[in-house]
Amino acid sequence: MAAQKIPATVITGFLGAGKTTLIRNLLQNAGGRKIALIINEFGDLGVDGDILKGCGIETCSEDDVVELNNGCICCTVADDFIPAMTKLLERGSLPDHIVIETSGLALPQPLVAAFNWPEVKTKVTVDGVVTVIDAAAVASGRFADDEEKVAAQRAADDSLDHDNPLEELFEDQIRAADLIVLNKADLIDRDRLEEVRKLTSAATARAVKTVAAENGSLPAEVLLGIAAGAEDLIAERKSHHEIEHEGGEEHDHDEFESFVANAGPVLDQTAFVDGLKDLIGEHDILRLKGFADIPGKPMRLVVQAVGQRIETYFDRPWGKDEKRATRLVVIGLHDGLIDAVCTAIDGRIRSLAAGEAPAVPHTAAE
Ligand SMILES: Nc1nc2c(ncn2[C@@H]2O[C@H](COP(=O)(O)OP(=O)(O)OP(=O)(O)O)[C@@H](O)[C@H]2O)c(=O)[nH]1
Repeated sequence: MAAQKIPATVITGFLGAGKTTLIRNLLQNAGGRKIALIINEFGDLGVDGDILKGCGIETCSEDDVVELNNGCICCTVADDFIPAMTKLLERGSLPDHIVIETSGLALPQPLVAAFNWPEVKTKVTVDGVVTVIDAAAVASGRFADDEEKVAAQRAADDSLDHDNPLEELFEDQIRAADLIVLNKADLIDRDRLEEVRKLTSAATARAVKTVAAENGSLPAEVLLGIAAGAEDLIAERKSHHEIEHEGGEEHDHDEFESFVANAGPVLDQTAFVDGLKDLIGEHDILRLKGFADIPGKPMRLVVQAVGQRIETYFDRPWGKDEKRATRLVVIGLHDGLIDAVCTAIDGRIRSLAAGEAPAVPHTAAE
């Protein structure tokens, strides 16, 4: 009798939608399942893997978490994902389930297709693709075209390419889904949540189960055991890119940019966070995350920003041999994060940490 394949769940969704939070919840409620994690991030700092390793859950030991940080997993399938998966499958004790977190900018389609590679196909199957949506961001129009702006661009130059990269990614990640999680339901009311539900359903031609969640808190039975066998169904889940470039032109992430800002100790935590909020608004930074060194505190401070919503918390003590430092990944649209802007943002973050850059005063209209 053929050995049963190990089920793998792909967790996808845009930057900051709540993928890591959902996985953390899943691990806490895994019901005895041995789960191996493959975590992929955009940006040179492995924040997600580090947060999961630092979360104190027994199943998040160094051995159970594989980090792939050489670019988005959809473009590094052959060089990164297949070798990582092969290594995982050669281990003495096999996991009951594999969970893969894609970067927020990844197209899930090439990753799902990789499960048809011979090295993997006989041993693992895609149990399901779970697409996590930031319902509040969708409700605020984050992924929709700004009609006025597009009209103005068209008036200025008819030949311009008006594809909105955020909108395309949003649709591609939904098209790949076996389950859609409308996360951050705590931030919007029922009516708006219903609007988001309609919007997401309209993005896929298939009938896909949709559930609302707060902090990705869903029973393991909802997330796991979908038994979709998604690798056999990729033909009906094509991305915009696959449809436009039938024949396989390389896909890239040119529309997005990221860099790591390094700063010294943060002298005034509140002023620092306020200053970051202003900075994010000024430059339309999509995502900012990392760790800060707060003098006098034995723990490191996690800094998480999605748009202008910032969360901070102390997650674990700095290690004995670990250098205390403030390091933040900054991610934005390529057109917004040109080199000069990155340099300016980097400088501002250093100044904010040193208490030298006063926060821009808020106007009465805000
Ligand atoms: N209010 C609210 N915040 C949430 C919810 N889920 C996640 N967050 C917060 O959103 C931020 C981003 O969450 P993550 O889980 O890191 O998101 P992610 O999708 O893994 O982010 P990337 O890997 O950078 O794409 C964190 O500050 C979370 O605490 C939710 O349901 N409600």
